[in-house]
Amino acid sequence: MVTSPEHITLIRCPNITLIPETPKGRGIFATARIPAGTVIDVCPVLVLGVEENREHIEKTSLYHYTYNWPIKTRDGKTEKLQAVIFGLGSMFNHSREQNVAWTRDIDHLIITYRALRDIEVGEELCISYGDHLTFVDADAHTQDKDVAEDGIMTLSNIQV
Ligand SMILES: C[S@@+](CC[C@H](N)C(=O)[O-])C[C@H]1O[C@@H](n2cnc3c(N)ncnc32)[C@H](O)[C@@H]1O
Repeated sequence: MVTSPEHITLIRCPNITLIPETPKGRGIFATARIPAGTVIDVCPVLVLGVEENREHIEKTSLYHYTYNWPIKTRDGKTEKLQAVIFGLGSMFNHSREQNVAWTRDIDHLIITYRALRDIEVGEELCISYGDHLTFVDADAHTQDKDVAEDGIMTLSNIQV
């Protein structure tokens, strides 16, 4: 994959499809075997300013699709911003048994998603949102004790 300030190669695995109605809403599923390590998607991101996020995004459903986006400030500290993910990045549902991993490229403002293991035809491709879900996990038999009272999910809790 070529990644330089002038050239970022965009890759999307062809062996996937979006299914509109699943217990988790829309979800991404394998239409053919996807070997471990395969790049599933390379997604550009839009990093939001603190005020922009607070004033305009946090109150909308879009917020629940945003990821934490840490940046280094001039004084060497880390500031946690939010970022909107384009491409399929916002369509991956959560599973505790995630089969997709993602890595941030802070410098190039992209996230790359890769198969963590071989994924078989018909399997859903899922990432992990971390331990503190704010929605009821469709995979869980009983309601997770970490679910927030408002039942709203947020990817903001994602830990990597
Ligand atoms: C980033 S979106 C993923 C795409 C989403 N399914 C859609 O149709 O837009 C996150 C939302 O998907 C749903 N979701 C993701 N993982 C889930 C899970 N394990 N159980 C139930 N719902 C899930 C929740 O409604 C959550 O708010």
